[in-house]
Amino acid sequence: MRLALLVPGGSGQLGRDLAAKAGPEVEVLAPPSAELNLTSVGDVLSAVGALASRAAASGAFPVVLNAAAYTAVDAAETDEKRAFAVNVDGPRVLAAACASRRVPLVHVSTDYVFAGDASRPYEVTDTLGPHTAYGRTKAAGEDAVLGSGARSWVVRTSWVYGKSGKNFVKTMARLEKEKDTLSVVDDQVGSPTWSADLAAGLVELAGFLAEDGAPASSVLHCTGAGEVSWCGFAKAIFTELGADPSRIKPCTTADYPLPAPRPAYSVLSNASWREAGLTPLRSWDEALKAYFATQ
Ligand SMILES: NC(=O)C1=CN([C@@H]2O[C@H](COP(=O)(O)OP(=O)(O)OC[C@H]3O[C@@H](n4cnc5c(N)ncnc54)[C@H](O)[C@@H]3O)[C@@H](O)[C@H]2O)C=CC1
Repeated sequence: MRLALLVPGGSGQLGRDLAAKAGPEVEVLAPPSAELNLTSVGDVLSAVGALASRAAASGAFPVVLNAAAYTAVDAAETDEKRAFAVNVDGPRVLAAACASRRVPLVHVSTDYVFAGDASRPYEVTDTLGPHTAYGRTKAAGEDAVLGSGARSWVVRTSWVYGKSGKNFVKTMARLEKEKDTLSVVDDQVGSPTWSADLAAGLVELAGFLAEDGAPASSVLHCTGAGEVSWCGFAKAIFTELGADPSRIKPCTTADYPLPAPRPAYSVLSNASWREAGLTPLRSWDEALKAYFATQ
């Protein structure tokens, strides 16, 4: 069945890669925040209403994929009110609009909802325990969506990088040109996720919903497979750039203090994704190679 997708946050990393999935079977409306501001009730009601009408007219199956968020992890520590408005109030209004128009909602969330001190990958059933303002707002946003009465799913991901926006891969590529050696933390482990792979996964999920499939769990994890430290990831990026990875030196979190504490271990188990019958994302290192191959 043809899909009609509304993607709030259309100019973000993930939003742009979702927009790029448009094709004969997938219609994508991916407005930037200037056109669809989640903190404007009017914007949200008219965008979801327009999606529902458009889908009804064309016979496409409508789904909202929410890629909008306040993602500035450190700034959120001193700006939690604004982060809350975008990450909690906005999704709540979006979910209410989806409920009233009977449009399914897929809301993207983060590994930061967990405490980040696990010794094995987090399952969707594990207890939340965010240690940052950003994480608290994203956890409350999940509750707002799942408690809204809309047909809704939360998809948590981690360590997202894409061709647009600011991200670790781009920062490493810039620093490779600027510095001889670099210190990168080696005691924080996670799963890098290319936004294009995540976008493909979310579109697959939307298609699954259109075919009347419903994952058993309303919370899913979807990340690149495997795990690595930031230092290991930086070395892999240097290798892809044709630079000597020994220019990257391991350091510890204590050497590099930041306003928001970073999780030491925030790998998400993708078992829920697999069990739903959805295609697991490729390994983080294969994805990184593909990212550079498509530069
Ligand atoms: N970047 C990362 O490493 C990770 C991101 N995530 C989640 O993935 C999702 C997508 O993140 P990215 O694309 O990486 O972030 P991004 O920061 O590149 O994009 C977020 C987009 O939301 C938009 N936005 C901000 N306030 C808005 C508002 N009031 N109304 C509408 N749009 C607004 C921004 O303009 C931006 O285009 C978010 O839910 C984020 O929390 C989860 C884990 C890791």
